[in-house]
Parts: sequence; structure tokens; C-alpha cells
Amino acid sequence: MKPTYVLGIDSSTQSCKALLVDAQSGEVVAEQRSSHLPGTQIDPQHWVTALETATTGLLEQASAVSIAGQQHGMVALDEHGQPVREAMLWNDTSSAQQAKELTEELGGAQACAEKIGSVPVASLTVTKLRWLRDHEPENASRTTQVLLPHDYLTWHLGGRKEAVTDHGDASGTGYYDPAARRFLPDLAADALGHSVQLPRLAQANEQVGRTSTGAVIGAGTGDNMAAALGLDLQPGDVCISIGTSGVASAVVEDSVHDGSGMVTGFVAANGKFLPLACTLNGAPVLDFGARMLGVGKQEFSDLALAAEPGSGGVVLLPYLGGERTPNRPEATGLLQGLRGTTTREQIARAYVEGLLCSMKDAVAALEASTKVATKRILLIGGGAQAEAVRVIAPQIFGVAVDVPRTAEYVALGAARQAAWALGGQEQPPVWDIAESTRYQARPRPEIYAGYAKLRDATEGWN
Ligand SMILES: Nc1ncnc2c1ncn2[C@@H]1O[C@H](COP(=O)(O)OP(=O)(O)O)[C@@H](O)[C@H]1O
Ligand SMILES: O=C(CO)[C@@H](O)[C@H](O)COP(=O)(O)O
Repeated sequence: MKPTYVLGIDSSTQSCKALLVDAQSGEVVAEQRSSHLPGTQIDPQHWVTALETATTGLLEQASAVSIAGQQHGMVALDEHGQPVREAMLWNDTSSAQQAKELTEELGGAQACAEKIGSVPVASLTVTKLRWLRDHEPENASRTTQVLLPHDYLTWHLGGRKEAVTDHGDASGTGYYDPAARRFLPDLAADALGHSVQLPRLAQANEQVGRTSTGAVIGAGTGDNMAAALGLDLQPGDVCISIGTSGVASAVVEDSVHDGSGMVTGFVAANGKFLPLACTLNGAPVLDFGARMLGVGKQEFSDLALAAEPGSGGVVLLPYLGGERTPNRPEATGLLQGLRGTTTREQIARAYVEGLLCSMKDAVAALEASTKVATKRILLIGGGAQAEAVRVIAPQIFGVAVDVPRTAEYVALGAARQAAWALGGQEQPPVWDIAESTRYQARPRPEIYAGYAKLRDATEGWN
């Protein structure tokens, strides 16, 4: 019998990845990718071009397709469906002031967490709408519809007919109520200064259209929701994704409303909830460290592994692009503890330890908000390819770390959703994706303690 293939797409910050997957087994049969442009404001047409490049030759073979995308980006469209300006991405911190103002307008941090699941930070779409109103009133007045990156691409794939989104990605806008599972259009209107059309909320297994090649289109979702679906996260599992962002997330039964703002209470792609703590500084911290030392990725990892735990007292605060968790949009990075005897190996290791300690902050916040202890960490994303990250991670987290068999889990989750939409059953198909490599080590709490001391001492610094 001829196999049925589905296509899963991950349109993330740095690139667009497409996986052609056997709908029955979940086996990946082909993979292609295309780079995105750097920057925090991007013409959405570039994503379309990357999508077309990454899916060439694959889309034709697929019976269904779903797109997962970087969360939160504001794609503001005019009455003709044309972007009024470049999309502002999740890691654009221009709207930090608007985040503060909206938090106050909504009655403070805890009131926001109750109403929209999250305390607004610059990443959330709602703050970008308010920024548009304040800084580009002409563009704001021309905006008739606002989409998320994955909505925009799904709309394009379906021939630009009806615009739809899913509950997972919608829950990251800041104008969605995760407990009631509905948009709050008044909040979007208040932010932008006038009412604005929002995409229709589709069900997770809904067929929302057809491609020009006749494939069924699924609703798609946010990249973190898709990763959870691709990994089939179970209670006690924490996914740590080291992509452009650093994300700690878990799938839970009840909605989360964290007034501290460290954890955003999103909705999962399978009808449950996906509380998540996200940093602005993931794998690019390693890229930066390697560049500073003038070495490639492999040598950087080798250098880090050649140094002793604790990096001879060198500590990195990795807030290179400002930070969101903790909320320090104006922060910069900091290397502390340098001596005349400090080695390149110690500096390389300090980058890895600093990145992982910031992820431990995220895991701690997640555990505090869900009251669920972490039983297992699953490490994914580009940064998880580095051996030094894999080896040092259990020293920092204090639990075993599983690195799933190399695959693009966001695109795999999108493929699983596509197969779900194709079959139309109650639950997503069960795929055997359990194979992973376990990394274990003696916990080194003193490394995180040194990091936490520096983090707290620098609160309020820019
Ligand atoms: N072997 C590696 N070691 C360290 N970093 C890596 C490695 N492979 C990829 N990366 C980094 O991972 C990042 C891309 O990860 P990815 O998960 O694809 O990001 P995104 O989903 O945000 O586009 C880049 O910053 C890249 O340099
Ligand atoms: O803002 C968030 C989550 O809230 C980010 O996780 C974005 O969704 C971008 O993801 P990556 O490109 O780093 O995977």
C-alpha cells in the first residue's frame, strides 16, 4: 500500500524547516530548510519565500500540512491584506513601556494573569499593537486585521481566503482568555485604538482549507505548542528548548495564572494547557561566545568541556538581547569573575553554564506556578546539538536530561497535527518517538548559587 505523507512546518525565528512524515508511523522521510533574515522586525514576505523554498518538492507529496510558527509576532494588515509595516517579532523589546502601561490599565499583574493568562511583557502581541498606536498612528489607523506569523502563512497556503488561528498560538497574544478559550477583541481594540479583525479560532484537528496541490491544511499552532505535541509531553516532563529563545514548558490539566510574570499561561495544541517560561537569550548566547573566542561550534563545545565545573569562578549573565525572564528588557550581558589566570576554556564553559542557569531560572518558575516537580527534562532546539550543553545540563538542573533522537520537534508536532486533521479522530495519532539519549551527572548546585547571586545583585542595572 502506498504510504500517506503529511508535511510539518516550523517557521521559527531563524529558519523555516519542513519535515515530510509518514502519517502512520511518524517516521521522517525527508527534511528541508531555508534561512530567515536576522533582526526583530521582518517583512512577512520573507517568511513566505522561505516557506516556498523549504517545501519545494515536499508539499506535492503531502496529503495534509500544518504550520507551526514563532509565537507572538504582530502581522498588521490593511484592508487589502497587505502588511502595513514589517512584522514585529516576539524578541523585539520596543514595546516594553507599553507592556507596563497595559498591565496597569488591566488592574495590575495578578489581574492580567487572571484575565489573559499572562502578565504583559514586550513579547506579547497586544503590547505591539499599543506600540503601533503610540509610535506609528498612521499605520495603526490603516490596520484592519492582525495575524500571528503562523496564521499569516496558513492563510497564504490556503490561497488567502479565510484567516484562521488556533487556541494555542492565540493564547500568546494578550487578547485571549485561556480559561474561557476565547478571544477578547475589546482588549485588542483598546490597545490599537480601534477595533480590528482577528482570525477565526479553529479546533486543533480541524481542516481549515486546501493547498493549491489539494492537501488538507491544519490550523497550525505556536512553535512551543507544536514541540509539546511532537514530543508528546507527559505529566512531570519539562521540555527545554534552546532555540533563539530559551523555553521551559510543560503540559498540564489546569490553566495557570502566574502574577509574578515569570510564567505565561498558554493553551496547548491538544486542548490542555502549556505554561511556559521563555528567555530572550537561547542558542545565540553560544554563537556569541564562540564568536568572541574566534572558534566554531565544535571547538567551542570542546573548550567548554575542557574546563572544570564552575569555570574557575567566571559567571555569565546571558542577557544579550535584554531579557524577559526575569523581565529586564533593557538589560545587557555580563561576565564576572575574570582574573589574569582565566583561560579560554573557562570562558567557554561560563557561557554554557550561564545559559543553562538562566534556563534553571525558567524551570524553577515553571515548577512554582504548576506545583509539579520535574521528573524528566527533554532537551531540544539548535543549542541542544552542542555536546557541552548536553553534558553540563544535568549538573545544573540536578536531574537526568534526555536528548530525544535528533529531529525537528516543532515541525514534527506540526506534522502530527496535520495527520490529526487528516484523520479527524478525537486524539492525535500515536507515534513512537521515544528514542533518546540520557545524560546524567553529579548535581553542582554551587554553580547556580553563584549565578543567582550575580543575577540578584544586578537587578535594576541596565
Ligand atoms: N551544534 C550546535 N552547537 C551550538 N549551537 C548550535 C548548534 N547547532 C545549531 N546551533 C544554534 O541553534 C540556533 C538555531 O536553533 P533553532 O532551534 O533552529 O532556532 P529557531 O527555532 O529559533 O529558529 C542557532 O543560533 C544556531 O547557531
Ligand atoms: O516567545 C516565545 C515563547 O513565548 C518564543 O519561544 C518564540 O515562540 C520563538 O521561538 P524560537 O524561534 O526560539 O523557537
